[in-house]
Amino acid sequence: MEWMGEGVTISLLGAAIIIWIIVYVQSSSRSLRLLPPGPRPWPVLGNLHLLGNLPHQALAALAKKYGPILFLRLGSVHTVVVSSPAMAKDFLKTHDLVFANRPNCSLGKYLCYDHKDVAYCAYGAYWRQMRKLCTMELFTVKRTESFKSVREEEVITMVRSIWQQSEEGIHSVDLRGSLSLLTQNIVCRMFSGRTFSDDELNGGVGFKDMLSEMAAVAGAFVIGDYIRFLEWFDLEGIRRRMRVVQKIFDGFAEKVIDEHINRRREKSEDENRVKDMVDVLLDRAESESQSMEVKISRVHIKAIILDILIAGVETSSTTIEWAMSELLKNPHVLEKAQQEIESLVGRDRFLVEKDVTSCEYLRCIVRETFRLHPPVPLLLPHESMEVCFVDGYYIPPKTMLLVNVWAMGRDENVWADPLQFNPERFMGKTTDVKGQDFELIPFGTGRRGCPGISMGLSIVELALAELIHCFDWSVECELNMDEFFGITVPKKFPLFSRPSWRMSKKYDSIFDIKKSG
Ligand code: HEM
Repeated sequence: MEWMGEGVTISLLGAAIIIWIIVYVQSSSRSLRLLPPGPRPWPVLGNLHLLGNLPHQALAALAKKYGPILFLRLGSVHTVVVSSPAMAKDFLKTHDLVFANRPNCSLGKYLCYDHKDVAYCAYGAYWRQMRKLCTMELFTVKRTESFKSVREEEVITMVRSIWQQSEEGIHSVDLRGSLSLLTQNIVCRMFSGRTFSDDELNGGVGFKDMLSEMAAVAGAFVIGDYIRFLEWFDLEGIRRRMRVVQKIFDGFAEKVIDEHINRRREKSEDENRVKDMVDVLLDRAESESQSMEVKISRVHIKAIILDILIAGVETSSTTIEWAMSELLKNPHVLEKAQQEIESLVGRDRFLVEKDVTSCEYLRCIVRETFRLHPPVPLLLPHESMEVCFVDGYYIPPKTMLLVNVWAMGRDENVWADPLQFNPERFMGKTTDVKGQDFELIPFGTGRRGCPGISMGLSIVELALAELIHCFDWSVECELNMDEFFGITVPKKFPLFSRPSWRMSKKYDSIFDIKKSG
């Protein structure tokens, strides 16, 4: 009897397991049937071969075929791509929390101190704390305002350098070079109070080279992030390059922190000096009442500096370069913007930031540039933390989310004449870029949206306004507007253009006025 009882138990258990397997297989195949539409994946590669060199464009073409929500397998990574404002709202507002994670990636691991930064760190208590530090202390409106004179000075330095490089209007200048230097200098002064020359780093690598290499590895496609068994082979050599540049960056960041600590120890502070971001972070690290779970240490400060450099430099310069290119292609827009500025400030003084807030047309130009040329066209990848149903579709956990803001900006269902550069479309409209209006979200939105919006916008608006206020611009040949996909999407070829001075005072005298004033 006892033996029979055991047999019954085993049979019941077996039946239960079989039923469970049937239910599981049925429900998962039902779930799979509910996945969003998308092309059939190849073995191992999945749909990777469809991305090409310009993934945002390839994904926009796929969205035309499959619709605004698209399911792909990139290697082994389940990926959902959304390409309409309504879908973006569903994912980034309604289901914001589920998609607030970032996927694990080589960049976060090898460059960003094993995901200790803000941008590439997983969602959780650590990210919340670091993010709070950014939004409540580092990138507040007050802090942004405190760096106003830094931006104004650096923009004037750029104007001067452009005029000198062109030998007073004789030659074209490499605007990309000037803009990169401008945003580098502004960002460096914001976090460390000073700029850096090329001979300051150890190991024979210049500061500019370090930044270029950081941007190059950050924007590179890493096959091992998608086909996991290839991770260890480091086929493209990217992991090795990340480690090398990480070491150089680490030495640089250590030096910045040491400089600040020494200055504090020696009490050699100028009392009127505006606090930079490293000061703020050190204050926080030293404060007895650190109520935070994670005590701020050197590694956290270094990871934040890294984020600021990666996230803050190229995004702004790329946007200004695109805006200038569109103005050169659309001279009537350039002229109208110049007239607007001139009617406000005349031609005998430089602009200050306060002036720019009254330049409505100029700000429409910036919005129109973000619409056609968002510098981060797929935002940063998000990742789902649990099963989720969006618009009736099943989205498995650990699905990567890409939001194609580039495609959204060119969607004829949303914008009239979408390929036309027409800033007038924004005149009198309240549409802004800060994440309320889902048709225009170049900074993302929601929990993972960009915390540096005010800083980014104030750099872009002031620099663009001053470039067209001080100079007329001409190009010798047809402008090429092709794109290059990296950490941002700049023009494939740098913009060269010839400036001519348009202020009423001569160049020399206007700088003399500045020096004495
Ligand atoms: C034109 C300028 C800028 C643009 C277009 C831009 C755009 C973006 C975008 C698209 C994201 C990802 C949003 C998402 O995944 O949903 C992002 C994240 C971020 N940005 Fe910006 N950004 C700009 C300037 C800046 C500046 C100046 C800073 C700092 C000084 C900054 C710091 C960050 C950080 C820390 C994150 C990560 C946020 C997180 O994951 O929690 N950005 N930015």
